[in-house]
Amino acid sequence: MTTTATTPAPATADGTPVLTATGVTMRFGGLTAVRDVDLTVSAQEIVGLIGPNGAGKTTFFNCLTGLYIPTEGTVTYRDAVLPPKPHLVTKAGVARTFQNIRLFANMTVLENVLVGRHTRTHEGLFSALLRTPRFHRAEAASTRRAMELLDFTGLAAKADHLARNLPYGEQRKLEIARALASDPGLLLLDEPTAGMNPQETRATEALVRAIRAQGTAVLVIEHDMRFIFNLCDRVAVLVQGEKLVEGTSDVVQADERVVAAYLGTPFEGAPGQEELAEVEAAEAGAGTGAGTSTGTGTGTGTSAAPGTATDPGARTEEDR
Ligand SMILES: Nc1ncnc2c1ncn2[C@@H]1O[C@H](COP(=O)(O)OP(=O)(O)OP(=O)(O)O)[C@@H](O)[C@H]1O
Repeated sequence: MTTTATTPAPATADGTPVLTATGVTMRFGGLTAVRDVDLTVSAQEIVGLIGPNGAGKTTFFNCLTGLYIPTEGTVTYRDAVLPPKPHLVTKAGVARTFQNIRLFANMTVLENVLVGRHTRTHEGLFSALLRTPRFHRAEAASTRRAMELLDFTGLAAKADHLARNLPYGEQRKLEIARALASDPGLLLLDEPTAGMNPQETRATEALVRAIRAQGTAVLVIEHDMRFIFNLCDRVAVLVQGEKLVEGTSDVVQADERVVAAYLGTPFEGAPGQEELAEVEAAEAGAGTGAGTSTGTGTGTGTSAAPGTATDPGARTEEDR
């Protein structure tokens, strides 16, 4: 089966939370990259996480997947607190891809997926060294599952190619196949369409729907607004580390604070506004000739604003 060509009937989210992040805060020294963020993802739901460059999206992902230990807050998956170690988070059922592709470049496409399978295999070193029948059976089962996933992602014909020889868009798909190899209940995708052409982007949209149809919930960071608003059941917007808005695509697109945040124009209650006002007041009071600060601090203006730049070509290219 190649899912990139067809879109299966969508499964509907059943409302049971799989991921619950509560009050997640991440500080790096004096910088608060994520501040008191709550987010839930329900079974078979596709949730988008958007925000201007530097809003804290990847940092939040890192807090969910054990790469960072949040300064404050808790993250649970199916009611169990996630351990602060990435491989244990994967084992618990949460898999992810990275903004900067992290494949084993000199291994084959199939081998890359087999590596992703290791959290689900139980063969010990002894069994592997002696090449016992049990080991061979487990190895054959892993290879079968890996080939199924390559078929699912449209990469089966390239199973024996070296990962580094794949075109960029297919490397991104391979990252997804490898993440799926751990049989996750929740998949986190960090900019899955970065560097893709519009056709590849549409195929990725179909692939994410197919992943959901197979029972996996998805939380996705993406700068391509058309992708996000077409795909997601719910979208949360981070600005300066804080969750500004959360709702359906229609609600988020219609919210003028979101557009303002992307464009860097001031709006009432914008995260960082109070701090900025305090700094400006202090500078004015000190007679330093304040007035040099003209921005809102709410965005860099380099990301596509929702509703204004839906062309996938308008996304940032930093990840290429
Ligand atoms: N390890 C770190 N140490 C210090 N500061 C960090 C670290 N990681 C991220 N930051 C800072 O935290 C803020 C949020 O960064 P983050 O990469 O999470 O944003 P983002 O929303 O994912 O941005 P982009 O869309 O550009 O990928 C930025 O100011 C960044 O410089």
